[in-house]
Amino acid sequence: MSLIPTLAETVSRARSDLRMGLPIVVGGYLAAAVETLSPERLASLRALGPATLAITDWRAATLKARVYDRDLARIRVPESADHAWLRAVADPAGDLMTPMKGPLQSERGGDAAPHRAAIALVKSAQLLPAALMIPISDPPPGLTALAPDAALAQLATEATMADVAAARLPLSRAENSKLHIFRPDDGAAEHYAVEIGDPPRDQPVLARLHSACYTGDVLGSLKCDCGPQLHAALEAMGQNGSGVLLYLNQEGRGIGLANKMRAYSLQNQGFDTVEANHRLGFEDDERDFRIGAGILRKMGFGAVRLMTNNPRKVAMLEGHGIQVPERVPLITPTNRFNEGYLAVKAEKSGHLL
Ligand SMILES: Nc1nc2c(ncn2[C@@H]2O[C@H](COP(=O)(O)OP(=O)(O)OP(=O)(O)O)[C@@H](O)[C@H]2O)c(=O)[nH]1
Ligand SMILES: [Zn+2]
Repeated sequence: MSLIPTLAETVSRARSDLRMGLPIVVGGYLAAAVETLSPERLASLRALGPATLAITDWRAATLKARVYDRDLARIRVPESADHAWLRAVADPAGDLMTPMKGPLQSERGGDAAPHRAAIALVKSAQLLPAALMIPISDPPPGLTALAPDAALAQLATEATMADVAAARLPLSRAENSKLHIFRPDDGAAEHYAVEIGDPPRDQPVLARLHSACYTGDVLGSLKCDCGPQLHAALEAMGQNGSGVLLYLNQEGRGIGLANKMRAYSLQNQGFDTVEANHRLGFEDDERDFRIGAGILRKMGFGAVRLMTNNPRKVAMLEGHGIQVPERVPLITPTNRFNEGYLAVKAEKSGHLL
């Protein structure tokens, strides 16, 4: 096997570089995540030429910037703009206190593929979706370099999951349980599967695809229904004598815990859960539901009785080779802090109550 990094390995490196505040090379550009860029690195980058800022169509809509590239806008960075200006375009935290900053000028024409790839990479690093772009003909050595279309294709590729470790783990709600750790081959986050009892592979298994929610699952936050849903699902599987609960590390519907806290902070300003994601520049749901299907297939399951209120989960599983002969509702009691959140999920995201 060659010692040269593969495309998947290079994308994984790019993700780490961006998280560290290091620029990468995409197409004919240097690209850096605004969130992690230090003022010193910014100065070094700006000395190389005129900069643009790639933001998503959602963030552009909030900032009233024109979108000429479908899903993104390329904002001209004025000569006078400093680190704080870039940060203010990228981060909605101050939108209400210090209304923007504009009018912002969007670039038009030319190729936006490098900008699109940069945004996709920054998102996959779970940073604010904004990338500073500087055209460069002769990039300095040592930086991770990617072709835009190859990077986008790699990010869209379904990862293969390997069951790297498993052991018995008696749970209070299901004593006969086993925890499996699944590692993807693309360097992204590991995911877990709790296998309860010894579910036969030739029958539909009682299953839950649970997305990580540190605040709800671990801290018992009252803002969402995740903790009670997690425990109710394990309880039902224990009672049933068999089941499988996938614990998918897609915190905050895939935007990561730091961005989820930014979304919560916007919710404290009066935006709902969907609007908050959009103001940050994300889709309302950034999860890749193929991961769950891949793990179920790897475990030998072809059909599930799925515990969910989210019809998208059913559709996505069925679209990726897992039959869902039955949806089992998972309704937990509401409280005064999560009523609004659950109502918005029903209204805007199609959740069934
Ligand atoms: N971005 C964002 N994520 C949130 C918010 N509240 C909860 N979450 C995340 O939403 C996800 C909820 O996941 P699930 O309960 O598996 O999924 P679901 O789509 O609600 O569907 P169900 O199967 O019916 O529960 C978790 O990743 C939480 O961290 C929020 O206000 N903003
Ligand atoms: Zn939650």
